[in-house]
Amino acid sequence: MGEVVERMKKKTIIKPIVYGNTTTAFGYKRESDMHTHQWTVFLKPYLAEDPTKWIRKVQFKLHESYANPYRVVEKPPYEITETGWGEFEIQIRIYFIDPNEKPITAFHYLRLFQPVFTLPNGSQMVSAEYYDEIIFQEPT
Ligand SMILES: O=C(Nc1ccc(C(=O)N2CC(c3nccs3)C2)s1)[C@@H]1CCCN1
Repeated sequence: MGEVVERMKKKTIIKPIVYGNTTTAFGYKRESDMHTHQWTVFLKPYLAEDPTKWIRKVQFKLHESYANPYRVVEKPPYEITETGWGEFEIQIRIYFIDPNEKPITAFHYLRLFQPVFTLPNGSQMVSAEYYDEIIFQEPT
């Protein structure tokens, strides 16, 4: 008698996310450390939902020249604000509440100089953000 294979039905759950950075230039080179910008790198759900229901923590890996380059954020907003002078790749690692779901990593190249947006009050800012979707296959 051939074995009966119990095929698990799967439900697909899609979680839209946005990640990227905003930045503002000091307008001068800081004497103490030559930094020229303040920037914030972030990860957020695209939809208005409570991310703590499925995100356990988010780790941002900065360039090795930063103190404690591995920055962990346990509660929203999942963001890190720092200062610097240049652009480099930041790894954004998302850890899930579900212990069966392995963490995933998004890569974001910090943008300080482009694209420039002029706000209604005339001030300018640079913002670079990307939309993505995390797909979960949940057994029903
Ligand atoms: O810029 C770039 N790499 C960068 C790595 C780190 C940067 C930075 O901004 N900072 C280090 C941090 C510190 N200052 C003092 C102590 S740690 C402020 S920039 C590359 C080079 C060509 C194109 N992009």
